[in-house]
Amino acid sequence: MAPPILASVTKEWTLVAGEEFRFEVDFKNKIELRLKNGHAEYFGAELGPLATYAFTGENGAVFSWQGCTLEITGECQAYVGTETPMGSYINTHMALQQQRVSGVGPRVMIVGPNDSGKTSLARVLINYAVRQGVRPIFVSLDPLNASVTVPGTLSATPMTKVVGIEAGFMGNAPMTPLVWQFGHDTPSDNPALFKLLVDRLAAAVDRRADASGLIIDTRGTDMDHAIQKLRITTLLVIGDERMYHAVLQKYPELQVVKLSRSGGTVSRDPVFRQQANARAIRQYFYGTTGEPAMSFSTVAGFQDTKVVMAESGVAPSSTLPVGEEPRLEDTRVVAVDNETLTHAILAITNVDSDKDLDEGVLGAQAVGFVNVTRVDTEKERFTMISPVPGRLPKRVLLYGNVKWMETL
Ligand SMILES: Nc1ncnc2c1ncn2[C@@H]1O[C@H](COP(=O)(O)OP(=O)(O)OP(=O)(O)O)[C@@H](O)[C@H]1O
Repeated sequence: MAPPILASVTKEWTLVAGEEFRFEVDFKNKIELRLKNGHAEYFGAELGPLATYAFTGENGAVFSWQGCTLEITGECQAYVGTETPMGSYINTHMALQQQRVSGVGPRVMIVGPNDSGKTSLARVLINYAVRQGVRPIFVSLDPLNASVTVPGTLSATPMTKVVGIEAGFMGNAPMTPLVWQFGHDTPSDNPALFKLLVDRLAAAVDRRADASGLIIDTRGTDMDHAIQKLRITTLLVIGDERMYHAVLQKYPELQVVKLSRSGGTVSRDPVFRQQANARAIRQYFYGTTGEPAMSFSTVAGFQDTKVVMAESGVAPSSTLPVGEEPRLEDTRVVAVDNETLTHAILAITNVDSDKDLDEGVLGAQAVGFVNVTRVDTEKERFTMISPVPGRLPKRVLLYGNVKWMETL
């Protein structure tokens, strides 16, 4: 049953120690939240005593270790959760912190079913770490959901400050994420390419990781290759006992921890996810309310740019013989028809010549993204927006299946 709807009024909520205020506000509404007294946190980030936080299109929870009073204005579904897994989450953080102090950078991967709270747990663990002066690298192996940048990507971000309460991971400038364009929703859409990108990401992370370690958010469960390449030390299995036992058996050498799913987690439908991704893309090009940014329109001729994509040359993995996996050798780089580019989000790569195409472009890091706003086939040119002014720095652009229109 859905939680009760609050009318658009100002209302106070009092939490005793260990409780959390849970809300669901859709994309049509907005709530404003203020801490009136006591202490409280939003997925591990402390609420300031004088600040007002605005949320729209968000399911969230304000948790208090000591008790507090909140003031909420606006329409949302809301209730107070009296049972939360925050005790086990902070114990997990403390165990990781001990490893950091002893010089072992814990490499933590979070797995579990859809909507089980993986990203939220990553956020809590990162925020507790940052608040203790630690700088873990946040790795997102979840291309379906935009976190630090546009959707359809894998990324690694050294976290030098807490995840923003209102803007989430997107509001973390000037932290610069390392990003790779995958161009699909789930690893199984192109397993060979996913593996290649994980290899590249793992190599890049190895050059930067220290005793702060890694916190890795994933899409689902099939992460065997990533577990090996990212040299995972700890697997957190959230909200699925069966998966926990399977993982325990499969990886006896790893520390495997079972965590409960919060009763507050919300199953998001595809429309909600789409709206959240559209907002993240908008934030990529125009910044957040707190940190607005500018984008610039630029025109490029068809002959000055080369837009390519990875095409898996073999049948989908579901039709391959049992035990056989698609191979990277069967993945080809193909040019994308200019007509299909309208509204596409394209990754700018650091590959700038044709001869690099086959070897280099598939695993190339994205140095930024552009959005194609218009394709003029008569004049043979594209119009695009880019957060960086001037001509495109490189000429090979990588296509993904993500599209965005500014008016959406
Ligand atoms: N304690 C909570 N109270 C209210 N909402 C919550 C709570 N924890 C998480 N949520 C919300 O529940 C939804 C699912 O959580 P989250 O995104 O962390 O899950 P996930 O496992 O990473 O999802 P997926 O991998 O399927 O994208 C999100 O909208 C999140 O903001």
